[in-house]
Amino acid sequence: MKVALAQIDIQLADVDKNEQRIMQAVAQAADQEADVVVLPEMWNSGYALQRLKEVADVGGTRTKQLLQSLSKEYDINIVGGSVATLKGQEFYNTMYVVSNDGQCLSEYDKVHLIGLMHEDRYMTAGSHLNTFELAGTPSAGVICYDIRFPEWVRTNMAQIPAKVLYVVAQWPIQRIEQWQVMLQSRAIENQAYVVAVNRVGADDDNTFGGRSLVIDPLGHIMIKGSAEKEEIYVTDIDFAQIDNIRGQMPIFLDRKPHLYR
Ligand SMILES: NC(=O)CCC(=O)C(=O)O
Repeated sequence: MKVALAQIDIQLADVDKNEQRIMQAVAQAADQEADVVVLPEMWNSGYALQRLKEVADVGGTRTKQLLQSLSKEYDINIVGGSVATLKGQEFYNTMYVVSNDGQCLSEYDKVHLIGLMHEDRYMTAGSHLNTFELAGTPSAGVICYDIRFPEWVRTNMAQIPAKVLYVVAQWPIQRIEQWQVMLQSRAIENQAYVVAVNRVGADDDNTFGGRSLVIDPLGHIMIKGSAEKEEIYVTDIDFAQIDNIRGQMPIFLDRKPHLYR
């Protein structure tokens, strides 16, 4: 499976401009014959938390329509990063996953909202798992701060069990070493590929650190993006390695979830 990571910049609260950038990124990924393209967190608006009323996508309708039409036009599966949405009276940080025939396979609201970036003051946390079969592969997806909760990642991964963990982020540069170490750990402990996309660029509060990653199930780094540059990174993933590793050390069978609290 060929995956493309869209490490791009995001313009604060400029939904139209961000949509144009996403359209370009998906076209670039398709040009490189990717099966799956992964977008960053909150790509429609950035962390424009005080302007959510203006920028949030009502019911996610606009985003779903865009991703569904792009997936069909380019015959590509899309892990749609996340966007700010308004559902009922509440704002959410929502990931949509769309298959290459335009079906919306999953809708996930970020569960762990980061107080350090005031997200918890403005948005409502989700409470559902995020697992799906994408390009014939059992997969799971989480959003940024969610990776600090290995129990949440494991709960998702164990459900299928998933062979790929997709992570979408707006992760500041000053904690970028932690990003890499935690993602390597999530790959090793779940014996799965991690495909993680972080944005580059800055807003008024943070500079974001790029370093998008593809990590194999033994924790080796296959792709490591630049810290600053926009780029579409593409690599091939071979799932035979997972079957070998899980065959030798069947951690999903050896778990004792009844003892874990
Ligand atoms: N957007 C985020 O959730 C940022 C997470 C982060 O910076 C951290 O966990 O550190």
